[in-house]
Amino acid sequence: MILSFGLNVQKALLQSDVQSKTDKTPVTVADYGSQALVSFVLQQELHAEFSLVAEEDSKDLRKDGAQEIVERITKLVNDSLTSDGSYNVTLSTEDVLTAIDSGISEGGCQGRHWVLDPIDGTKGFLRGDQYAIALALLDGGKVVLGVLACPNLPLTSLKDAGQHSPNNEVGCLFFAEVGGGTYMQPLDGSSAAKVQVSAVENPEEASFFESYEAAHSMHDLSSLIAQKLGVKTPPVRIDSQAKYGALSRGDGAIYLRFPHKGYREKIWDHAAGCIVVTEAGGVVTDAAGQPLDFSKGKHLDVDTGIIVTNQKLMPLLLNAVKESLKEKAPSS
Ligand SMILES: Nc1ncnc2c1ncn2[C@@H]1O[C@H](COP(=O)(O)O)[C@@H](OP(=O)(O)O)[C@H]1O
Ligand SMILES: [Mg+2]
Ligand SMILES: [Mg+2]
Ligand SMILES: [Mg+2]
Repeated sequence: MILSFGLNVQKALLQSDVQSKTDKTPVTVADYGSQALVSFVLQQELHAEFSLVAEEDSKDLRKDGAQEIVERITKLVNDSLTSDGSYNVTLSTEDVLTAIDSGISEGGCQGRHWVLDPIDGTKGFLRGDQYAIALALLDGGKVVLGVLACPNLPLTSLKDAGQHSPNNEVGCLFFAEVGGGTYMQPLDGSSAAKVQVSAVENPEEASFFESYEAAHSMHDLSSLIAQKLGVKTPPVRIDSQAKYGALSRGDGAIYLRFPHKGYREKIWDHAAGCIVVTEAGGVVTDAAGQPLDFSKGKHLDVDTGIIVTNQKLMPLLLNAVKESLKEKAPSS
């Protein structure tokens, strides 16, 4: 339901459906609608109070002049509920605003918290490119469950067919539970299969992922790291946690993310992707080789950046990162 919601909205997005947040990043009716739907489904299925650390909230939607966009979100949410048919309800605008905020919390190291990025890669979504819907569950500060829906990701490897599979079949759902491995299921409902990260040991044969947006990650730094490793192929630049999904099935062997100075990573941008990759045999650390700590609230305090690869390549990658950071550091 939530996946077809995103795809339908992506195809028919209006200019008025896109807003700018206070941090100047875009948010669309799809981000709000997806959050309302996921929250609504959690509420219906869990039959209990839950804690949700999610990217969006209803603050801007409750301001004067936002009535029109709230009505549009409500219509999209109701259209999606109707076409899915699992829940026989029609939500009011107030129900939608309440759903967007339900369970809202800062997370932390105690108890269980759901973590949601309702549309990850909003800029990719707006371009018609990759995006993901990312939901994870934290228990005692650790990610124990992750689901990553990538409606525009080809079913076949990006390695084999560029960004498009021969018959253009797209739509992948990745899911992982701690200790249970990672599975990928086509969104057409056919059966799920276990996936594994690339077993490549020679960095010359590895390809790497990074953000499409140069504003989100320093492309010059990743290029230096790749050069030091001896990586031969050019970077594969795609939006969102689809990078984690693609890496978990071995489309590429490395993901490099180095935000510009001052940016603080958020847990919803990495929680689902992190377990999807680690359960597929990969390793996710910061630039100092430390695992990501999801127990500190909504922020992830990482040293310099985030790097992902398989266990064999990690020591080489960490060395290349260390050397590159030293080289790039302004001399004192
Ligand atoms: N200046 C910045 N540096 C790094 N990441 C940023 C950023 N501004 C926004 N982001 C984050 O980058 C995410 C997208 O990552 P990617 O570049 O891999 O597609 C965004 O998620 P949303 O699209 O959910 O807001 C947002 O959280
Ligand atoms: Mg955003
Ligand atoms: Mg995001
Ligand atoms: Mg988002």
